[in-house]
Amino acid sequence: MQVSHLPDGDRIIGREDELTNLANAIKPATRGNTPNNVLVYGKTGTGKSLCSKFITNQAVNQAASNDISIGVAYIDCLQESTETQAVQSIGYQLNEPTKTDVSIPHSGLSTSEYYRRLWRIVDDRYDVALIILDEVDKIEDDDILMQLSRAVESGKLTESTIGVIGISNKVRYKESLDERIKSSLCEREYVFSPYDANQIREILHSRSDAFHEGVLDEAVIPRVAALAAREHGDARKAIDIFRFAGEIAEENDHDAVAEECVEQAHEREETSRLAELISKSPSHAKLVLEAMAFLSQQNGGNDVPITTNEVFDLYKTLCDRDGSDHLKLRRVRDILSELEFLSIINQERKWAGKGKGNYMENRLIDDPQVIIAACNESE
Ligand SMILES: Nc1ncnc2c1ncn2[C@@H]1O[C@H](COP(=O)(O)OP(=O)(O)OP(=O)(O)O)[C@@H](O)[C@H]1O
Repeated sequence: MQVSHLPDGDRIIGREDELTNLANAIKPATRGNTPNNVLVYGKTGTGKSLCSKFITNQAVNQAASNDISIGVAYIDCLQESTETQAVQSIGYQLNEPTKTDVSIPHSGLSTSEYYRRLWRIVDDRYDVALIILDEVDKIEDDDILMQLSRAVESGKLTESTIGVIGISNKVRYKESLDERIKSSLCEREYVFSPYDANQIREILHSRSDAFHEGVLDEAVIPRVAALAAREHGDARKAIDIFRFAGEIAEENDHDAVAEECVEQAHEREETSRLAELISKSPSHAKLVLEAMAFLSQQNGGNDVPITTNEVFDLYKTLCDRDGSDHLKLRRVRDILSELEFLSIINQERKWAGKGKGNYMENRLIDDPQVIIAACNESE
């Protein structure tokens, strides 16, 4: 039931074409040849990471039967967003110091030295290295994409070869890339579409053996699937709600997981998703958000718009409460537009009338109580 669990191929639902395409793109690697570099797009929870990890694992096994050695490194570019962190992590994952006699310290080397060691490790240990760069749009410096996708061409690797699978939620990511990187990184591109409610239902059914037999009310899976498919077909969201429903039933000593548990589970999933998003936000962003949530509550709901000045006033009070200096209004405006970017609030620019200019109306998207809980949970 954990989102990080990698199911077997026969438990990957509704992604037959995507799996075939990915397998074909990296097939040359299983014979020791250079695979195609691939860019995979799609909304969150559509199975991009799952399929990429599954196919690379499969390639490792197929290659082994051809006496070809493939090494796989998986980088979450949200966590390892600088070029140095990413190269260090790739080198670390592919290395086996007793065999290569190369060490990859956590820090302390220049980026170029990390690269030098990485090339040595790949040349020494593997015929092919496959690098998965998840959330590739979060990488701060595109240079790594150039280095990896042209390692053979530029003579950095002499014995081995390399393939890159870039994964992104941003459909327009490619447009932001330098032409040269674009042409080497995007040899193949695949778009993963959202799941429909039936596919989500199947995904949940295939994991229902995590529950004891007979404890799941038959309305549970359809209800979870409907909730997850409502925004967009996000399997991660569905699996989380499903797991939380089980946890809630257990916490309340229920013998079975009933449909009511799903509603609570949905709320818990939203809180945990927001908590994760909010926990990654700087402390002043949390205070701005908390101010928005209090004001929404005061107004009796999210429908009543909140002006930036109202947010700013309450934000300053919350800063006093926490004994911290407040930021200037300009920064609070920036924070509000970042929160809009993260789909936590909506913003609408309004015309105040002649001589008064524009002002911004802000509205919270999620339940204010959920936001306040998330802000407090992540403190
Ligand atoms: N077709 C599927 N069959 C079974 N489980 C799936 C399927 N697609 C996704 N899942 C499960 O849903 C969760 C999210 O999938 P995954 O991480 O691959 O999504 P993603 O598209 O990479 O999302 P993100 O962009 O947010 O990382 C994982 O637990 C994964 O195992």
